[in-house]
Amino acid sequence: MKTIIIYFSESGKTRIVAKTLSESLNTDLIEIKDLKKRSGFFGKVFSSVDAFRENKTEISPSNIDLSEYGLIYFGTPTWASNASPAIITLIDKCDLRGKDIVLFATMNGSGGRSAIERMSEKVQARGARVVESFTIKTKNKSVEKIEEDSLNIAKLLDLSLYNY
Ligand SMILES: Cc1cc2nc3c(=O)[nH]c(=O)nc-3n(C[C@H](O)[C@H](O)[C@H](O)COP(=O)(O)O)c2cc1C
Repeated sequence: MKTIIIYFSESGKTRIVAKTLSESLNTDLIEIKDLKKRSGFFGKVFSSVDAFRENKTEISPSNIDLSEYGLIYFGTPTWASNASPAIITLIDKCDLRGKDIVLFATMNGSGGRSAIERMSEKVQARGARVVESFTIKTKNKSVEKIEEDSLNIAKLLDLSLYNY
């Protein structure tokens, strides 16, 4: 069995966290793309509405075969104190029976914990066990600072312990 980090990132911050963790923990890595147009002011407003209401979206890849993985990370930006529609859409398609899960959310300042709680409910309902979770604040932080924070969290939580 192997470990994989699956993430969505609209503006690149969650990607930095996911890549840093993947390199440091030696895991597979997959980025989920949201095919809905979300640019501009109204794009942001509708994205928040979609996240709040848990509206589904079109994603690529549309499904992932997780049969060879024992530990799965799901990473998302916080949108309207929830997980992004892309990650919620994916989780709701996955067979997670017997899987260990690590959840993480990046955010400006708050709401990441409730995003994690919602993802946690969803993965548990699909038969998985959440072994660890964390939030990372990204506002006004450089790439280097986000990388440093990610490595510090991996060390603090001893994330390598859970690796398959
Ligand atoms: C539509 C939208 C809604 C957001 N809602 C929140 C929020 O509720 N709380 C928060 O702290 N940050 C919020 N943010 C900021 C992002 O969570 C934060 O910048 C995140 O690190 C961006 O990750 P990304 O670069 O991977 O997309 C929001 C951003 C967007 C675009």
